[in-house]
Amino acid sequence: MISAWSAADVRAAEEPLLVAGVPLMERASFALATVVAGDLRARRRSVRGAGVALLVGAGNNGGDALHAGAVLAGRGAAVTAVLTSERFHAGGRAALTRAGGRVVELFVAPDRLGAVVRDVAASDGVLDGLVGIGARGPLRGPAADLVTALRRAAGETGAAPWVVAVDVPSGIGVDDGAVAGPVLPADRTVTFGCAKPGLLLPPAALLAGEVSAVDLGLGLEGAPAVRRLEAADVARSWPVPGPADHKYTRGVVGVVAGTATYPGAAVLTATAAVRAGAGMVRYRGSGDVGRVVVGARPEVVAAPGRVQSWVVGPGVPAGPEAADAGADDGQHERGRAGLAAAAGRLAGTAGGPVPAVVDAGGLDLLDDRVPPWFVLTPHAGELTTLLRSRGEDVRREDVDAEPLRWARRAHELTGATVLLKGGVTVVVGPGGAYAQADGPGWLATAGAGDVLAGVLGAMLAARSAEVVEHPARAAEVAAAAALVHGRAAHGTNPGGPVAALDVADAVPREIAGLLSS
Ligand SMILES: NC(=O)C1=CN([C@@H]2O[C@H](COP(=O)(O)OP(=O)(O)OC[C@H]3O[C@@H](n4cnc5c(N)ncnc54)[C@H](OP(=O)(O)O)[C@@H]3O)[C@@H](O)[C@H]2O)[C@H](O)CC1
Ligand SMILES: [K+]
Repeated sequence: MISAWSAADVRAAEEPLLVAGVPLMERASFALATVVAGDLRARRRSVRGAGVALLVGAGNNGGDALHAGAVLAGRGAAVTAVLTSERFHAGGRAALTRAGGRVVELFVAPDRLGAVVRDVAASDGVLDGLVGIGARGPLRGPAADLVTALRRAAGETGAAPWVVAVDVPSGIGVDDGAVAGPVLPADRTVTFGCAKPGLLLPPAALLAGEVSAVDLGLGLEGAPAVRRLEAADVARSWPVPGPADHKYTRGVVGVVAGTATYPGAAVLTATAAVRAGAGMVRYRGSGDVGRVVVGARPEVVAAPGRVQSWVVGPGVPAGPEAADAGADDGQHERGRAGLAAAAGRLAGTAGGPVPAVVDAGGLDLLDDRVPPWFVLTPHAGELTTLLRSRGEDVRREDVDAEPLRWARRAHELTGATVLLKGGVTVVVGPGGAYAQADGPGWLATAGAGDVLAGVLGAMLAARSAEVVEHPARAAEVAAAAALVHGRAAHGTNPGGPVAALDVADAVPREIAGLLSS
């Protein structure tokens, strides 16, 4: 698991070590230099003779870059530091010049910007040390001008130098992943002490490249701001059945999905639930659709009975007008019954409340407040509609710009655990937030959300009592489902297009792979 702490938490953890005289900057910059040297050797066979450009800001982030540059200069690299502020880390500058590095004071010679950009663009490696966790707002001043010019040059030439972000790509929202101004996209980020939320959260996470953390021995306490599950975490907690298990201990999933006009979503959701290891899948939608589902998946039972999770909404049209026009095929009413059972409000429901996955048209069926073991799975457009229906003045582009903020707002407003689908899937529940980036861009295809809903329904059914008793687990299970779903998509056709049903079919192999690794 990758855990990310806020800038304030990192500073608090650094403080006692700094007071005790622990050389954090030396540790950080040496580790940074080691990573950059490895990249240079991989890309041009040696450090000696490599052209390295340091983009240096006013604070200790620039100090890290300068000290790392001094180490690289000591190994024969031709290092040039571009200072963007009259304030800079004097010790780092002195170390660099002692090691033979050059310094360009851009802040006193803005007319040299064009020449500086050409030199930086032609370098073998660029260290972005403009600003780190001390950033306030988007990049400004000469630092912003330099990044804007470098991005423009890369756009014009179609070529960009290898960029290593120091601690974070300069100018991202360190704690929320916002990108409110110019940011130099990094091929790699070397972050110090621990990951920061902005390295895991979109849109900033999409600019960080490969993230590696340098252990500085920080004593980070309290819950991380954002977590990212990795394959080993999901494998470790997978409920592998034993000889005493039966379908009800494995988890039975109740599905209300699709309509007579759009039965495909029901097939995708039911198939995914079956393939993700459900003990059984009960299709509880309309009869016509049930026949199509059972025809596609003979394991599915289209009959009432006890379930350990519900999946309501995939392929069901949203909006009251759908029900009024009869276009919902009666699914709204069936979906409400399923959600009432999941909430434990349906008299005579065997076994009490169970987790629920609420997707697409199911989002219209929610009460004002729902239990935290309800996992909503909107995409940004559906989340915007949900938030606006509850009085928030928000547009789709606001949700895209700050997914964590708006997923958290939906959690606060509804009480549900919220999984916001996207290039990076953000999950917010009572126990915190997750950001998963497991799937390829090819997963943005029709039916992928129906498959995720089925995988999640099966995983919740297998952990039903535990999730109801400890609702914070719902977010972790949802993040795990996103990991399985994304990795199954990669496994379907590495590097190429994927079809939703093929992703569902790849789930068993992906789960087996997780458990055997
Ligand atoms: N604590 C330690 O010893 C260690 C820190 N590490 C590294 O240090 C940075 C944090 O360093 P800090 O000096 O606190 O802050 P930064 O270098 O990140 O930036 C602050 C300076 O940057 C200017 N600034 C702030 N926001 C912007 C912006 N949007 N655009 C341009 N410039 C900005 C700010 O100027 P002001 O006028 O606002 O004062 C500051 O001068 C951390 O990220 C690590 O890289 C070590 O790694 C570990 C030890
Ligand atoms: K930086």
